[in-house]
Amino acid sequence: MTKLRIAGGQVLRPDATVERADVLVDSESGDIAAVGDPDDVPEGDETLDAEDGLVTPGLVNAHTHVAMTLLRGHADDKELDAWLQEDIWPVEAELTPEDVRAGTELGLLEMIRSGTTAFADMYFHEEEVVEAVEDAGLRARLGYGIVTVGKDEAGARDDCEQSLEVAREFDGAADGRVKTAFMPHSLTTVGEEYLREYVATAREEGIPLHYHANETEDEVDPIVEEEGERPLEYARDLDMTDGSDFVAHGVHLDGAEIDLLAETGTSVIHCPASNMKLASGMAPVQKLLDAGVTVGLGTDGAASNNDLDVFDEMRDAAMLGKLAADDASAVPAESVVRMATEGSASALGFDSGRIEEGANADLAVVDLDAAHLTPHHDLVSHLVYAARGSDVRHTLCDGAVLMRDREVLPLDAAAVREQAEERAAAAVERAE
Ligand SMILES: N[C@@H](CCSC[C@H]1O[C@@H](n2cnc3c(=O)[nH]cnc32)[C@H](O)[C@@H]1O)C(=O)O
Ligand SMILES: [Zn+2]
Repeated sequence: MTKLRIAGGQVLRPDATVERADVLVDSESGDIAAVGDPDDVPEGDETLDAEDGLVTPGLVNAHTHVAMTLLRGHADDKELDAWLQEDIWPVEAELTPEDVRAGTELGLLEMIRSGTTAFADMYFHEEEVVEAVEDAGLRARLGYGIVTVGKDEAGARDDCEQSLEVAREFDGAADGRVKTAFMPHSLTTVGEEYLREYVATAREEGIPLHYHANETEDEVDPIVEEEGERPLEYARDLDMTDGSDFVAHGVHLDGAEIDLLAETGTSVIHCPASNMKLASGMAPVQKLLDAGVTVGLGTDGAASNNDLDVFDEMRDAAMLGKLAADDASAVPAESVVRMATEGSASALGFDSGRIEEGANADLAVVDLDAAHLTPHHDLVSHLVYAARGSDVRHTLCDGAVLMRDREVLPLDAAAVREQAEERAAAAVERAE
């Protein structure tokens, strides 16, 4: 049995305290074997240096479209509907499985280099995402995104069937690091008749759901007009608010919808950067937390962010949370760290996001030896307000080292970037 000792650093514990401790990782089971005072932690077979560092749970990006890295900077400064229809969807229509593979690998490289160890992906050609995740060593809950608007009956059914197939086929792949979900794109881009029929099937088979909800006002109003109820009430009527389900955005929510999320245990993935960039609005994050809703954090796709750095996202979540609540004490650093770790992990159904014996050994070591992280009054504050993804020294997932001293081990960074660069340029050219 190989045991890896992460030695010499400070460790962020689940109660948000920081203590001088070593962490022993069981590389075979992929779990944390011990954590505590260096004198009490058993010797390891190997050591990973965490001196001048803070060991944190690996960050969890709970809503993204990974291969959209190919569209980073392709179209900016537009609101959601026009941006999707005029700029994004035409290029996505050109993406081949090989393109999605290249964009996914680029995204995984970026995630490993910024301390992210798990994510949720909604996209297409998901078999490529599964293989990329298997090779790169990360953890993911992924699914095929369904859009039925603008499609005929056969096309719409085909999309729904594909999403079910992907969820069935890949659940448990990559030694259990891959889990799946049924993923209707949103409550307005998938027709009610399809939601009714296929959600019931997903429910029977115990498959969780992930979808965009209440992202913009333009998405809320038509549902209120047609259904006479709020989007999440409509979702509940369609059996889409189970405790295993997680929705992205939740920007425009009323009090009854917040209560509904809390009662049903449906998680919300907050995507502050995307919500600001597309001017979608400010999510009522402090209200969600106060109501007891599980809130996770996501970057959304790289084209509306424009990176996959969850450190940036934490800072944005804290800042925007205060503006939204008109209260500087709202969404404090500790809440934000919880969102990016335990909150996101719990939304995705992974036993990650906390440094404790028995939990998944999904970890990051943040280098504190930097001008912008000096002095060390409060390291939780630093994680949210001052640190960046490039401060991460080592990244581990499932007990395996994915980045050591900033060198990514499972991927050839130069080759990945070159492939992505070429394929992105060619796809945009084909679309034009
Ligand atoms: N099967 C569908 C693809 C759906 S994947 C999920 C989709 O979400 C889109 N997307 C990315 N960011 C956002 C967002 O912020 N809101 C809504 N959709 C988004 C993304 O471009 C992608 O097309 C099809 O063939 O069109
Ligand atoms: Zn999205």
